[in-house]
Formats: sequence, structure tokens, C-alpha cells
Amino acid sequence: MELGKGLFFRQLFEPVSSTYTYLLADEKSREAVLIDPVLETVERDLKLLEELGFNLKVAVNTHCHADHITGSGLLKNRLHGMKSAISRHSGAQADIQLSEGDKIHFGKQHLLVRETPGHTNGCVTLVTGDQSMAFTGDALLIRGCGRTDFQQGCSRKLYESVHQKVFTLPLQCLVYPGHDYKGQTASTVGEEKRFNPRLTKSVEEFVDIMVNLNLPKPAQIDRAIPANLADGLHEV
Ligand SMILES: N[C@@H](CCC(=O)N[C@@H](CSS)C(=O)NCC(=O)O)C(=O)O
Ligand SMILES: [Fe+2]
Repeated sequence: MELGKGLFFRQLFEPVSSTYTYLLADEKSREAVLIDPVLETVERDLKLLEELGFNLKVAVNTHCHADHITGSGLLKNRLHGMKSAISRHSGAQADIQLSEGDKIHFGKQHLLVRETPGHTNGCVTLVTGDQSMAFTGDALLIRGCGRTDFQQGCSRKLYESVHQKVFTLPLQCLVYPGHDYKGQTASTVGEEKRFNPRLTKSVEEFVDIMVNLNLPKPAQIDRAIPANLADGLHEV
């Protein structure tokens, strides 16, 4: 999809962990950013970058993932000069440690970092310069949100993050999550403010919903977290 002001955008999917990877690029300079690349789909992403003539500057992880190994480390090994990025609160290694208000530049475009802890301490939401798109990682999912029962999860913190840092964006801002398990691809801030079954509730009701989710552990958690703390380069 080519958007206004020369921003290229593509949503990519990894079916085993139901993870979305996002490719954004500046049409003119050909500089690109990948959000949440997955180890198993690195070859696909490299091929696409080469076919489209993009130069990957940064691979950014929205948080230290528990359900899949990031592709950022392998991409770094394959692409000279590319840098990895993650929140400084994540405890994970990366070339760039992100903080609230930081900008990730690619050509004339940028992504603004909004810290949205709660699913993990180091979760960030990345917002395009024109506030038309927000990449929410696992903080806000479509009609859902990230679980808060491991990795320093805190339901009250997550509720506050989403209300203060995502729901304050323009209503028409598109929401692109880190995962979807039901075949949904995107939402908007306005839709989630009206229809999200968890985050439209009071904070007390939200905490109660989250305590009672009773989700099984992600299948890959025991290998994914140690690997992702090392930028996806440590295998156990
Ligand atoms: N079954 C999947 C893991 C599903 C899961 O726990 N997803 C996380 C995001 S990945 S850390 C989550 O927060 N889910 C919230 C929800 O309400 O589903 C697997 O084995 O990988
Ligand atoms: Fe997660």
C-alpha cells in the first residue's frame, strides 16, 4: 500500500505465533523500518526488501516477546549497518535503547515512541509522524489486549497506558496490533474506544477480567524469552 506523503506500508503475517510484522519505508530515500520481525520469516522479509529496493535501517521490537523469537538479530547479521531497537525498560539487548518521545527516522518519515507498559515493562507503541497509524504491539489488540500474567505484567498499568497513550490519538488513527488470533488485521482508535470488551470497562472491572483470563502459557515461551533478551541471537 502506498500512502500519502511517500510512506510505503505493508502488513506481513507469521502463522505459527499469529504475529504481525510491519514494513514501513520512505518511498523517496528507500530507507525502511521493520516492526516485530520473526526469526522464521526473516528470509521472506529479506526477499521482499530486496525486490522492492528498500534499505532496512532499523528492526524494532515493540517488546521482549514471549511467544516467538525475534528476527532482529538474524537480520542484523545479514544486513550491514542495520540496527536493532527495543525499549530501555525491556531488559533486552539491542543497538538502540528506546525511551518515551524518541523518534525512529527513515528518510523523511519517522515513528514516535510512546511507552505503553503493562503487558511487559518494556512495551512501546509506535506512532507514525502524521498520527494516521499506531503499532501497538501486545498492549492493545483488536477487541482485546495483551495478557498481564507474566513478564512483569500489571493490569492497572496496562489500562492506564492504553487510555493515556493510545486512546488519546485521533479517533481515525489505524491500530495495527502485534497479533491477531481471529483473522482481523486492523482497527481504529475510535473503534477500540467504543467496542473493546476489556478496555471500555472501569479499571476495577478490567483487572477482574484479566485475572480470570486463564490462558495457557505460550508454546515457545521457554526458548523465546532468553533468546529475545539477547536480540534473538541466543538459542537454549
Ligand atoms: N497460544 C499462543 C499464545 C497466545 C498468547 O498468550 N498471546 C499473548 C500475546 S503473545 S505474548 C496475549 O497477550 N494474548 C492475550 C489474549 O487475550 O489472547 C502461543 O502458544 O504462542
Ligand atoms: Fe507479548
